[in-house]
Amino acid sequence: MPDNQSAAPRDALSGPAGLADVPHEPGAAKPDPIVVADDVRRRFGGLTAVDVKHVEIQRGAITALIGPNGAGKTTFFNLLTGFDKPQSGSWSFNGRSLAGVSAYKVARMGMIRTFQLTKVLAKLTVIENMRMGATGQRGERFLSALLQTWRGQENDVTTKADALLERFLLLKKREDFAGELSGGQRKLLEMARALMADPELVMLDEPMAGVNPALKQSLLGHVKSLRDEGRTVLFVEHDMDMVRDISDWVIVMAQGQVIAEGPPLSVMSDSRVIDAYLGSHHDQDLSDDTVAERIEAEAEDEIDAEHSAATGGTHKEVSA
Ligand SMILES: Nc1ncnc2c1ncn2[C@@H]1O[C@H](COP(=O)(O)OP(=O)(O)OP(=O)(O)O)[C@@H](O)[C@H]1O
Repeated sequence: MPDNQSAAPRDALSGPAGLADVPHEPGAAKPDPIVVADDVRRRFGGLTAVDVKHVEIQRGAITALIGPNGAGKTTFFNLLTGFDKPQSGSWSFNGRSLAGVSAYKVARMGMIRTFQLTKVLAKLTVIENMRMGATGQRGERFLSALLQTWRGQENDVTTKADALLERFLLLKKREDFAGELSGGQRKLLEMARALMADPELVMLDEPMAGVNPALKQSLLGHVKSLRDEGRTVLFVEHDMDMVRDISDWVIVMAQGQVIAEGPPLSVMSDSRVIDAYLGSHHDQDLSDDTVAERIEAEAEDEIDAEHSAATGGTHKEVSA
């Protein structure tokens, strides 16, 4: 059972990240935002997947983006990083507008993302995947062509890749094909590869999905170390333990909109957030105690009310 006592200091940590005085409300202004988005709207046919009025991501902090299935989190990630285009809106990174900027250029500017389903190239070795990371996020065909010129070369890129593989405990797997790695090791490889381009902002889409418990702690440590070395982290996650353990700030989306913001503990007990999760037919982890207890209490109330209605307001023993 998660220890709420040990979780409590997380909110205190919002101080060092510069978030202590930020109001707990959607669209709250941050003291030093690295990303700012305004009126970003993405529709798929009749469905509005993203409709974000205003959001700011604090530099140097770990921000979690949570919300029920279909809330628009991945679509918003895709829009911010140039992997998709909104119908309208503006967004910037370090004060520079990113509207119309390709994913490759966004990556070169210092904003690198990973994917829900890892995009390590299965038929390349671990070290080859790492070398690819140095080029930013480009198409597979381009990367394969580039690789031909690199095979067998020892250079600065390889030295940097080896150092990262050591840090992420993957050096022993250096010559293995990425396709032979476990799900968790692939997540580690993707994170390590993202660091090859030395990004200022690392965006992780569901880093814990498909990761076994033994590797989870190691992954958590790696995410914290990104912040500790001065990077900004924005991650999408359904694992509420992870969200509570490492986030300085949490942004909640539902039906394409930002519906709540704040430190993890205050967001997880926010009635708007609980309602959003209850209102969706989710299949996600609701292991957080606060959320789980509220849901249980509401379910019990509902059962009591139904029972009361069925028995005319009194509880009766039914005899055979
Ligand atoms: N390419 C697409 N074409 C049509 N609809 C899409 C497309 N991409 C996303 N959607 C829809 O947009 C909505 C938001 O999806 P999105 O994947 O961004 O949500 P999410 O919050 O990341 O969900 P999850 O937590 O399940 O990954 C969903 O209703 C989804 O079905």
